[in-house]
Amino acid sequence: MDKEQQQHQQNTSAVKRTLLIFNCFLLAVGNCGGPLVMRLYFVHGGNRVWLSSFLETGGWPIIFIPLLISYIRRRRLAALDPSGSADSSQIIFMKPRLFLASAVIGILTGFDDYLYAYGVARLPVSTSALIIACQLAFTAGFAFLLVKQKFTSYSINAVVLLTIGGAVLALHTSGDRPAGESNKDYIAGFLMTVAAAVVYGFILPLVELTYKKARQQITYTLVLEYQLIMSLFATIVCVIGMLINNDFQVIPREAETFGLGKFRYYLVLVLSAILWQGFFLGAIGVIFSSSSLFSGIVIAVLLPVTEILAVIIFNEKFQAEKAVSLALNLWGFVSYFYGEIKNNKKKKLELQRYEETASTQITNV
Ligand SMILES: Nc1ncnc2[nH]cnc12
Repeated sequence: MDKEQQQHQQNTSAVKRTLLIFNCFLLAVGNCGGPLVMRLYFVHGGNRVWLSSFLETGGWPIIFIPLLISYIRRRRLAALDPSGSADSSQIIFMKPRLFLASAVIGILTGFDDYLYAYGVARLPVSTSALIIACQLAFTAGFAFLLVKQKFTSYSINAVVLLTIGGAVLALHTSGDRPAGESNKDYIAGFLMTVAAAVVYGFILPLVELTYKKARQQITYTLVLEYQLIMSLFATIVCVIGMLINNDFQVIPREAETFGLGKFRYYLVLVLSAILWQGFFLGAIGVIFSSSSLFSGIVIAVLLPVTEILAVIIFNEKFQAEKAVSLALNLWGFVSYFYGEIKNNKKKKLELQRYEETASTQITNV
């Protein structure tokens, strides 16, 4: 490898690392803020589940902002270097194959949104967060089946610790049923959240698979287009649900009687839509920069943070289990990272050795 190639490779991996950090940040903000704001809506008098599902993906028009910035940047680069890549002034990169994949995944996401919102409507945030922790086990299983994810002892350790970290929280949920809620409703909420964890645990590796089978180069602009199409189709599913349930007629009435007032009702809806865009874009962005398994790990690691925020915002109790869960999650995360760093070092060493052998062979010839 010559110096120029080496420099190019270093630049590419620096960009990927920056994008990974940025998407982890988006995922963190969405994963912690999304459930809390959604619960805020239900706690203060909101009760439309399809509306809440809609808010999970309905904020897709904001994706036009980074897409526009990316387009302007490309145009500017093209103007500076007219002989550069022909792609620069292209508006849409997505080809029909990837469009179809993102549309299908979007429809699946729309139903998953409903399952998830149904759970948040009936369970305390702490309970739904702990159920979602088992999502990682499904993500790992489906990643193994769909994208042949390789596991090391460190990543297996991380999956086990993070899943147990979630399960530990289950020890304190018996007294968690909100006042006035029937046992039947509570169980329905529980089962719907488990179903959401299975479906989203399947969606993450499925996105990774579609990136791999896209037959076109995946760039971050393409990830943004993917997010836009996926959210658009999920929103269509939710709008149909809202129309069937007359949610649109109920919104103004609900706003009038909302516990925090009319202005804050609409603020909660808008904030919810923005935060959830962060969650979904962060999730598929992390898959782009790393893998669906890592995306699942970031989601699981952040669950105790959501728990702690729920303690602060909704005055839910901070039980010892939450601290234990947090410690287990951090341990799992450190284990995963340690394994990754070790693995990368090993790969670099192998590449170096390979290059040295290749160059000695050339010299000998
Ligand atoms: N629709 C959803 N939103 C957020 N987290 C989820 N986990 C599983 N489904 C989810």
